[in-house]
Amino acid sequence: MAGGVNLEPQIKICGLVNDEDARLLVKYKIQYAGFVLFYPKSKRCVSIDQAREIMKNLSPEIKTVAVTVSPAKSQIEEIERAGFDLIQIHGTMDMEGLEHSSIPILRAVNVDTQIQMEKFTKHIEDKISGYVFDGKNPGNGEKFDWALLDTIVKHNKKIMLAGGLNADNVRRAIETASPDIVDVSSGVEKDCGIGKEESKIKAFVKAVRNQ
Ligand SMILES: O=C(O)c1ccccc1N[C@@H]1O[C@H](COP(=O)(O)O)[C@@H](O)[C@H]1O
Repeated sequence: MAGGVNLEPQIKICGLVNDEDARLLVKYKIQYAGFVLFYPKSKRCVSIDQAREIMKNLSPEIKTVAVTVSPAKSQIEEIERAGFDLIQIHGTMDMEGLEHSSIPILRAVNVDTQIQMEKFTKHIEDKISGYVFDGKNPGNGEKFDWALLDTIVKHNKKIMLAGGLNADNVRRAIETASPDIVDVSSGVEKDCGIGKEESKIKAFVKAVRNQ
């Protein structure tokens, strides 16, 4: 959290693949919806057109996040044109593409044993609305040592905690790292691995909101 303890963070559910997933986000008043784009290695990858169709089921107050890995300039432009609220960038940042874009960035930091924060020009830094701290391999449900977040300077940016969160560990994660937003994908997925499971979302929300 930007300067303080946040015991009831907002929630992002990532990797939506169908209309039913989106309707569950509305039902449980989730604040952020993530769509994995341009990354065919992921089982959650959808096309921009599919994402736009799924988004029709969301309510307007839910922020949409285009989740990408090393997106090219043309992909950043496509994401902006499609009207996503934020772009989450894992891997490398195409500075030229980002220089010319106005979409706020969530910079993903895939954490192994330590957190090394990058330095950006002021122009890019100003576009970064937050950092997503995730396990080493994105979308693999891998945790990292949440206490490492104590080692970084937070500079008024949103702190999003991701990587292997689920209903059983999210409260401990919140108490350890005090994020502004908790981000989950695998931990609320159906056992078959495709689409989100209502009972897991319900339990996750209950744990986050301490209900
Ligand atoms: O979900 C994916 O397949 C994915 C692919 C490429 C980049 C990011 C991806 N997911 C992100 O991973 C974290 C947490 O996921 P999990 O809960 O550990 O499964 C989240 O930020 C997703 O946006």
